[in-house]
Amino acid sequence: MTAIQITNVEKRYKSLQALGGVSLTIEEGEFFGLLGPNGAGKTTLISIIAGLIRPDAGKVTIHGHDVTGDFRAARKKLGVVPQELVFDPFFTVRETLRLQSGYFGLPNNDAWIDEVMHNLDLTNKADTNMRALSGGMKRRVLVAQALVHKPPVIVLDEPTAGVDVELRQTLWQFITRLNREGHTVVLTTHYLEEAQAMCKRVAMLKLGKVVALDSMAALIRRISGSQLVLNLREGELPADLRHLVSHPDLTDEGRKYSLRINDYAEVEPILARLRETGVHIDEMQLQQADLEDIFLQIMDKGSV
Ligand SMILES: Nc1ncnc2c1ncn2[C@@H]1O[C@H](COP(=O)(O)OP(=O)(O)OP(=O)(O)O)[C@@H](O)[C@H]1O
Repeated sequence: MTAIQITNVEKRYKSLQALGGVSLTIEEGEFFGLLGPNGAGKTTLISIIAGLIRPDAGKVTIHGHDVTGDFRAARKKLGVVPQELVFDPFFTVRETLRLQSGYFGLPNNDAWIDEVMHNLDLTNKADTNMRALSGGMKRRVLVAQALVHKPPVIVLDEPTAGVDVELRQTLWQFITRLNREGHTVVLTTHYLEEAQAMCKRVAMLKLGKVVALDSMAALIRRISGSQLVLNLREGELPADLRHLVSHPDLTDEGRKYSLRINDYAEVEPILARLRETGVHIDEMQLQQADLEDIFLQIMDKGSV
């Protein structure tokens, strides 16, 4: 079954086109990554999926329910962890979660609330007032809130922005378990390592358009080569090697260069050329291509 169907969605804020015709199909049980630089339109798309803002054109359904025409049914299928910390300061953690359960018509939800709190390491904060929690703890409550009604589709908008390693691990363990049990997960994050570790399929957005859509494995394969990262002590990279530089913007004042190579055999001639021109190397590393390389290339050029 299709979990989320997004068809030709458009959204404008006055003269700014935030989404310019986005179409995506996310199947039930997927762990899907929605990536893109600041302002690409990820939060706008998530807000449309959550029924918080209306698209100017196009359609979104969740498990077949239209998010505008059939809002209540669509919303029941969906748990959203928003990017911003929004909460009511007058309630305790448990009260907040009970209240949220009430919105979904679940008055006797304590067993699941206890399990969610346990899995997010919130149990010893259950009776603490929301305003007394640290930022990281509040974020845990936001995650718990999104899960109180056991939604089959979970959307997380930057859930690990500014949170500590411990919460990341707790969160990913729990989300991975829910995904294994059949929940669909959609994640936006600026931590590409995290996306690479978690997501099986990825869409990259740029200026409101999908510029890449593929499985993680296929995206990584698109860049078959590795990077030879050189830190030069003296001299500059010879002009005839410059076409190999993969991220000119990361070049550090003529000292640090990332060269794209397809085969380890290409390393030796590069080193020989540097020796010939009297360039000394301070440090050298060989790095496998990762999602960050692909992301930078797609965002630079629009394709790999
Ligand atoms: N309420 C609004 N009014 C006007 N412009 C808006 C509004 N919300 C978003 N925008 C603009 O729409 C574009 C897309 O924003 P959006 O927040 O969806 O991007 P994003 O990909 O989530 O970015 P980030 O990674 O920074 O969270 C941006 O240029 C943003 O400035």
